[in-house]
Amino acid sequence: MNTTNKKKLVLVGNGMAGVRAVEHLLKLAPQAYDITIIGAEPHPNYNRIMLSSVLAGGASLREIVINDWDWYEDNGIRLLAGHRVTDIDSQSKRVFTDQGETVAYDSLILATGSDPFMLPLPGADKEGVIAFRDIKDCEMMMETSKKYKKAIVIGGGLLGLEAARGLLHLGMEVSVVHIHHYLMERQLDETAANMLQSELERQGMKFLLRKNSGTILGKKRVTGLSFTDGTEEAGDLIVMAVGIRPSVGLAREAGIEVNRGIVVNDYMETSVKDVYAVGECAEHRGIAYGLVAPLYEQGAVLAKRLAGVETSGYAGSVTSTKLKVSGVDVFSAGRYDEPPGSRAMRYQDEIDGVYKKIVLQDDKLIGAVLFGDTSDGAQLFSVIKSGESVAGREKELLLGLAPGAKAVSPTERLQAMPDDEIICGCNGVSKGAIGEAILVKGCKSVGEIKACTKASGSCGGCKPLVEGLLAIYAGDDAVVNAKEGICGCTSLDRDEIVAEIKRMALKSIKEVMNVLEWRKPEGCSKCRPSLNYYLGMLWPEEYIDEKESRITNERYHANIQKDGTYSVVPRIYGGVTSPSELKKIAEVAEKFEVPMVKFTGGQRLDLLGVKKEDLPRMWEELDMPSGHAYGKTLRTVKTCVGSTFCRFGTQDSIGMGIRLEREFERLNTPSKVKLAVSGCPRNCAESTIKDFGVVAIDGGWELHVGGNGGVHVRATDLLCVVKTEDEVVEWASAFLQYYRENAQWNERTSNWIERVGIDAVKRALESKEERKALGERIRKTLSLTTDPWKQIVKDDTLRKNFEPLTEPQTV
Ligand SMILES: Cc1cc2nc3c(=O)[nH]c(=O)nc-3n(C[C@H](O)[C@H](O)[C@H](O)COP(=O)(O)OP(=O)(O)OC[C@H]3O[C@@H](n4cnc5c(N)ncnc54)[C@H](O)[C@@H]3O)c2cc1C
Ligand SMILES: NC(=O)c1ccc[n+]([C@@H]2O[C@H](COP(=O)([O-])OP(=O)(O)OC[C@H]3O[C@@H](n4cnc5c(N)ncnc54)[C@H](O)[C@@H]3O)[C@@H](O)[C@H]2O)c1
Ligand code: SF4
Ligand code: FES
Repeated sequence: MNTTNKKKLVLVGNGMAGVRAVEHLLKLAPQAYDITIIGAEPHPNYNRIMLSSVLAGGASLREIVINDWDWYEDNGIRLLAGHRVTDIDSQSKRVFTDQGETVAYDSLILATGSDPFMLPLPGADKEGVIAFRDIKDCEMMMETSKKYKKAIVIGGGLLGLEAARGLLHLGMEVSVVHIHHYLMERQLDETAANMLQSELERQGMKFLLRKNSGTILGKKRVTGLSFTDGTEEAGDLIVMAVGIRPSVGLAREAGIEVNRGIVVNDYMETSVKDVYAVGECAEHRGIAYGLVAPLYEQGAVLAKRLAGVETSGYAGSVTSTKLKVSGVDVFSAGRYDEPPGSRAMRYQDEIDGVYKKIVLQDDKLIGAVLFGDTSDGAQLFSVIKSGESVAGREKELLLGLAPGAKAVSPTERLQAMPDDEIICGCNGVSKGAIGEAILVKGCKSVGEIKACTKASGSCGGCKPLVEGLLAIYAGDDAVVNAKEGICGCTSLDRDEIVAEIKRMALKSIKEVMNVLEWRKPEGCSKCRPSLNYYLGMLWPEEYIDEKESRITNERYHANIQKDGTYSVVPRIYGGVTSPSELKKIAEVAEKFEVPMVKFTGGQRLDLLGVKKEDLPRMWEELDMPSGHAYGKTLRTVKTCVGSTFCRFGTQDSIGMGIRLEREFERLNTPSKVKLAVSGCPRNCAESTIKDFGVVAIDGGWELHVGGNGGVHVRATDLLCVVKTEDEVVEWASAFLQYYRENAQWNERTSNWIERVGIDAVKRALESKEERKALGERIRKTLSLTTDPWKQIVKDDTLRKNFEPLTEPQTV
């Protein structure tokens, strides 16, 4: 039973369209619903569009998250990530997931997106045959490129070409197999497609046109592809990008009317009461869209409907596309294909590689294709959407020139645009809204405009226009000098903020935001934890840590897992335990029916799958220090057996490791910190991929810093060589405190050292005096730390945080 009187809203599909509708709803009626989002992918909501950029090296997976885990928590949304809804019972109004959850709803939104179409070729189940739809596919391509050389992409549409560009970037040879006689026939005419093909060939892509795929070759893993004309192409990876199908199985099984997509009316209502559909899975007036701009329009209408706000409904969209391949400018909008009764006008400059075509019908512009120079795209698209008469203006539209007029610069064109013209198609942001963000809300950079309006936050195609508007409204200098603040709430960077906090002795997050004129008085999930860290680092004795400003894992002192459970990792110093300690851990694991006990990469025991409400009792019974496996703090000190048992060992690596772990446990750091100690240069504890790595040598220790074994592997830089264990501690103290005082919040030592350079760090630590001062400061901070779980188990108020807030919405 639901303890509040709010209606229960369940969203199936944690993707772009559904979550955008929820974002709108939270703005219109924040208190109207208890919201549960169920998503099959084990990730928070991310920008699928940007997967192409991730593959092409333009963004990291972390950067494409739209709403992080904290967003759900901050908005009181229950998220079931990694749950696939398998059934809907629209009579009893419940949905069921493959993880055994049953969730009741009053209103249900289906936003299940699409499934990539996989050609049913013989051998399509072989290893190395994938689609390109989600993070998993993207990671698979990145992994494959490390081991294999040759990729085949089937499908020369938008997705196939973006995948092929990414694979080229990853160092693979790429052949694109296309069924049609020219590329992107769903967006381009033959002339533009041929120009595109030449450019992509120049970049290294190979094309096999008019090819019908036959059989996927290979034993367990793919080795190539044969075609129906008897030819073959070798390949170690096959990416199928031959279109998508709306994901409608769930709706069909539930008796909801389904055609190609889930059939909806102008209010996104399906044939079943209180069930809505939005996004690629929905079919509106016979069309299932496959681009975000129309899906976001649908989301805005649905949110109004759910909030009880009047809306004239969704009337369908004209779409435009832009290929996201660097070095190639291609734009297509509306009826590029010259339907009967239309006429086309073309301009081609073969020297500069520019091609433009506009399609007209009854004096109206109905379509456009641009290659080589797409700067007129936004304007043409807006004329298409307006449906206005363009009689007499055709040449101007094609060439950007009024008859007899001088050439119009992009700035002049932007200036002349009406305020209601859409600049960012992906997010539906008009010129007027961007102007307001700059002039009224004081945005000073593209990043701030993005934070304020979302413009440029998806495909990024509109970024030049946003920059152009910034220059017009705030002056050219604004673009040149525009520096990005730590987030969209401020234009100040980390160093400026820390300097101001020191100079004005600011002592709370609220005070910092007030005095430094934060744009959003409550801040955001990026600046609040940063300020909390900087204040704690600067004023260890006075500043009271603001728990609400910590990221979710640090608030609960446990790692949240993809199914919403938590993990318990007790501290085991240096990775050395005892039979009695192991027995105790085993007993607690058994008593609380912990589904999995696992050794971590840092030599600790991880009890996984723990319910939030069991955490305090488990820690009470364990009676061990927290392993801090969840925080931006010292995680583990990994050790090898060293001279205690190993015949190669020159020093006591276990003793050194335990000493370091006891010295620095509980330390707050800008990002997580991992240490390791190896007993000889064979380096069995992998010290040279740790933040601070110690390697024993004859008569001393090498100290290495800035290593990382994660996504971007980085080997350490040698900081210095010392003789004694005390010196190891002295240098570790100085290094860690210097990192605490100088790095940005959330910056690993590897990124920080890459940014500032190892020489700068060496110089800063070379004076004994300075090391001493840094050591004193770190010891002061360490003396004030306490074990979070020891506190929680003793304090009833703190324990209450772990009780379920409302009764679960399961029945
Ligand atoms: C690589 C790539 C690049 C793209 N580039 C562009 C671009 O530049 N411009 C553009 O406009 N569009 C682009 N698109 C298309 C755009 O990403 C989609 O149109 C958009 O993501 C669709 O949003 P959606 O919410 O309908 O579906 P999705 O974002 O696919 O979300 C649906 C979610 O529902 C989940 N789901 C499905 N069934 C269930 C179930 N039964 N239970 C629980 N969860 C379920 C899925 O796992 C998925 O996470 C691109 C797509 C890809 C793959
Ligand atoms: N920049 C962007 O806007 C962008 C980028 C990527 C994806 N997307 C969207 O994602 C969705 C999927 O993209 P897509 O490119 O897969 O779909 P698509 O339908 O646009 O293109 C598929 C292409 O595959 C070709 N094809 C079909 N069967 C084939 C076969 N047997 N052999 C070889 N080629 C074959 C088709 O001729 C077509 O050109 C679309 O909705 C697209 O709009 C958009
Ligand atoms: S690093 Fe050297 S001392 Fe340590 S286990 Fe390996 S070989 Fe033995
Ligand atoms: S047009 Fe895609 S982000 Fe603006």
